Amino acid sequence: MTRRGRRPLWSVVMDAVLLATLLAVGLAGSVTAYRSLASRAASQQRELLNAMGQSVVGAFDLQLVRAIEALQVSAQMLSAQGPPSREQFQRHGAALLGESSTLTLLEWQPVVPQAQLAEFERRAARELPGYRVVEPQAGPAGDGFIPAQRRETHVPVLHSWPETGAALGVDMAFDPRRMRSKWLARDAGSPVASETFGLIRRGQTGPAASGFAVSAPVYRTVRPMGVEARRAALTGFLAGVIEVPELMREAALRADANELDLFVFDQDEQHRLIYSSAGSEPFRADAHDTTLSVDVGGRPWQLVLRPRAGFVGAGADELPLAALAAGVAATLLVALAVARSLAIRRRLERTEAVLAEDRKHLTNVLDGTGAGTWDWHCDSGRLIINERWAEMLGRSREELEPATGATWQRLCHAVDLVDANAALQRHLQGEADRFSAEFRMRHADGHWVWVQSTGRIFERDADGRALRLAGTHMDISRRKADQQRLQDDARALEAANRQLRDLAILDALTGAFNRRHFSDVCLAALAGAQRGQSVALCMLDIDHFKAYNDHHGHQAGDAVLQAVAQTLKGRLKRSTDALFRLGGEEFGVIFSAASAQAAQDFVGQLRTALQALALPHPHSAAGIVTASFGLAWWAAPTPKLTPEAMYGLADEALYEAKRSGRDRIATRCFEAGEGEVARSSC
Ligand SMILES: Nc1nc2c(ncn2[C@@H]2O[C@H](COP(=O)(O)OP(=O)(O)OP(=O)(O)O)[C@@H](O)[C@H]2O)c(=O)[nH]1
Repeated sequence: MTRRGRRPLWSVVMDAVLLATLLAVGLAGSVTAYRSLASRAASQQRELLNAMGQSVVGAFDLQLVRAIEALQVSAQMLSAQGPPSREQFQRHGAALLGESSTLTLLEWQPVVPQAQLAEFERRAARELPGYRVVEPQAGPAGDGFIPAQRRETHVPVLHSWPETGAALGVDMAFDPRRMRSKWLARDAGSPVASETFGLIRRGQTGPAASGFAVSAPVYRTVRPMGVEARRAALTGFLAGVIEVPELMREAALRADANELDLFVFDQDEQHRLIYSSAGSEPFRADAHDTTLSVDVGGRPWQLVLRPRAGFVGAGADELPLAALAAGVAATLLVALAVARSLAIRRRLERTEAVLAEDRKHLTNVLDGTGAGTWDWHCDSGRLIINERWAEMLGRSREELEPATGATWQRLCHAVDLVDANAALQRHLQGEADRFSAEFRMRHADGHWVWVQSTGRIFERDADGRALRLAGTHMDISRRKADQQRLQDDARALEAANRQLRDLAILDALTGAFNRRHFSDVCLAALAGAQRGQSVALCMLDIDHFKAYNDHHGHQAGDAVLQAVAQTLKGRLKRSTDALFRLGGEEFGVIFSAASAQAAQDFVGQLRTALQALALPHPHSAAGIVTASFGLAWWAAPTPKLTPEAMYGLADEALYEAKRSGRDRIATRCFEAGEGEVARSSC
């Protein structure tokens, strides 16, 4: 058995391909959108960070440039005026630091050859008692100062503003790293920043502040040209100290306001971290970092800005993710909807296939049964019929279109239409489960076709009223003909049986009951007598009938017998009265009579009727056919009476009538006696 409504393999594969394509396109689109948005968001974030970076750089760059310019101008001024006195320097320093918030300390660091060191110290001590050129003590102690070691050139701090905490006397030459920027400045003729280092404060406690110095060269002449000339003319350095935290204060505030952490690196010092707004946390590179390069007094610094969680653009990468999630969700939803619609389509296809198979099966069944179909729309009266419906009547469907209920009524036999309509009404009114009727319909040839129509309501309106009925027509003409034939045969059989029965109990010549049936009727009469009905038996025999036969012939004798029987039968009154031909020319009449007199009167009437026939009989005393009558009458009840006794007693009375001269009535009347039939004459 094949599975009904099974889908072909190619259809299943096509559906799977469609779903897979949909998913692939949807997911690829979502990923592309995500990438595009993510790239845009990243670029926007970068741009934003760059703009903020510029703002952060701007916060210190301008101050730095101004401070350096101020140093340059001051250095040129000193170059023109010669080395400053302590008082001059302090005045100048106070003015310069008053204008610049960036510079925290200003120092005059003259260049002192070894040979002039002692003289230099002596002169300096005049202004600042106890002044000595020193250098920080190396080693674990690290916080003490010792006299400067012998070196070719010393660069001690002679003046400082402010003096508090200044490294007065400290020979900067002790540290070649510090000197590198100074020698560069000397050769360049312009200020150069040093690398950062712990600021030296004499007498200070606690960790040294991180800072750097911008050293501006001071010459004996203003603007010596060329490196050699500058080296020869160098008298010292005007060094402005800048504390990194102080320099970065405004920048850090701006970064913080924008939820950014700021890290500053000196790139010349193996990328050393010189400032961090994030405290003492060690720096680790992050994908979101934005880096800016800044020139700080000739030194390349690198500023790294790192967005914190609250950064204005921090949520930028959430949008692409949300778009990706929405795209994937939308793709899955669409795929789900498509899968669902494909499943519904598959179910529909299966149902249609099953319906088509059922329809085919139904058509085969209808073809096999030869049934016509009809579908009646009650409101419009429209009747939809199939080809077979029309074909049954020797017509085509086109010929009958448009068919209506009236088409059916017109073709239906007027007599059968009444019953058919009644059956239809019974079904419409709910008295019958279905409509079923048999009726004749007019064939195109003119003859009638017997049709059996069955159907039922299959569509109703909201009130339960029938809207459509449908059913079938079957040609039952052959069955009807067979039924008719059977009915005819049954009737013929019944007639034959009746004839046979008549033959069995009737006398063929006269039509009276025969002798065989006499006993049965006697028994019935006796049963009636036992219920209280008195019974009488009259036997009669035609007088001198032999002579009649002899004279008129046997055939004429038969005619007399028939005439006598006819006359006697005509006189019988009740259905229980019966005439018998008991033999030859002898007849018997069983009848009921309430009294002996009534019985005698009745028999007298029979005799009179025979005489009235006046059949000529030349050998009869009366000249006409006569008969002798023997009547026996029994008063009810008659418990002991038998058919034989009845016959014997009537026969006895007949014998008496013959013997006493014929053409007369002899009677025996019996009243019921104790235990036996009493005999009497009347
Ligand atoms: N035509 C005709 N004659 C019959 C039939 N049956 C009996 N008979 C005749 O009836 C006659 C009876 O004669 P009988 O018995 O001698 O009596 P009867 O001549 O009538 O004389 P009674 O009875 O003494 O008056 C016979 O001749 C029979 O042949 C019959 O069916 N048809």
